[in-house]
Amino acid sequence: MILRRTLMHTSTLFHKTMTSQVEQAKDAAALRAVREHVYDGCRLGVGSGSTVVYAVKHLAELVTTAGLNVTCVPTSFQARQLIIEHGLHLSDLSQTPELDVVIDGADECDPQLNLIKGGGGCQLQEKIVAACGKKMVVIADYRKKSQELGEQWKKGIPIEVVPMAYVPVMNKLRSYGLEPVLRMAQSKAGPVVTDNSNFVVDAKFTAPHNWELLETKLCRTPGVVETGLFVGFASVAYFGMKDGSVSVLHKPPV
Ligand SMILES: O=C(CO)[C@H](O)[C@H](O)COP(=O)(O)O
Repeated sequence: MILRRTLMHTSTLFHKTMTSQVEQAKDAAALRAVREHVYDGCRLGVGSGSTVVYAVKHLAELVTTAGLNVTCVPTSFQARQLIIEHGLHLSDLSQTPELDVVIDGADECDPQLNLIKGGGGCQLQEKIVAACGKKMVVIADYRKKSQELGEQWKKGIPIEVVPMAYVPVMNKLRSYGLEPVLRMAQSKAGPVVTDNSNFVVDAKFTAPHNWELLETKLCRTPGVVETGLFVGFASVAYFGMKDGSVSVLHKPPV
C-alpha cells in the first residue's frame, strides 16, 4: 500500500514537472517572438492554440508598457476572445487585409520550416491569415521541433472537409496511401465541427512525402477545404527548450 502510494506520488510529481517544463518552454518562445517581431504600428495576425495564449499575454503587456499601437487579426474564435479579453485592438481581414507579422503555434516543424498545424482545428483561418502576412513567426515548445514531419506529431495531417463530402474524401485519402480518421468531439456527440462549420479528418502517414506535392494533391481533392500542411509559409520559428533557452530556426535560403 505504502509502496503504491509512493509510486503514485512520484508519477504525479514527474507529470507536474513535465507539464511545467512544457508550459515554461511555450512561454519563453512566445515572449521572445513578441519582443523581436512586434512594433509600433504593427498589423498582427494572432494564431490559435495554447502557446498563443502566452504570446497574447506578452503582447498585452508590451502594448501597455511601451504604449504601442498594434492591430490584431484573429485566426479563430479562441484568438478573437483572447484579443478582446486582453483589451487589444481587434480587426479582421476585411478591414486589415495586409498583415506585417503573423505569430502562430505549430504541432510540428521541420528544419525547412514546413509545418503541421490544425491540432486545434483552426487550420483554415490560420492559413488564410498566414497568407496575408509578410512574415509568419512560429512559436512552439521543444516537442514540436523535428527532423522530418511525422517524427513527433503522430496524429496525421489535419484536413478540413465539407461535411457532406467526408466519406468520399476519406476514400480518396486512402487511395493516396494515407490513413484518415474523422476527428470526434470530446464534450459533444459526433465529430468536431470547426469555426467554419466543417469537419476535420486527420490523415496519418507512414513515410515522409514531398510535402508541397502532397499539399497540392490534397487541396485538389473535391470536398477538401484546406489542410494543416503549411509549406513555405513560416519565416522563423522559436522553440522553447527544456533548459529554459530558446532555439531559433530561420527558413533556409532556397
Ligand atoms: O494549429 C493550431 C491550432 O489549429 C495550433 O497552433 C497548434 O495546434 C499548436 O497548438 P499548441 O500551441 O496548443 O501546441
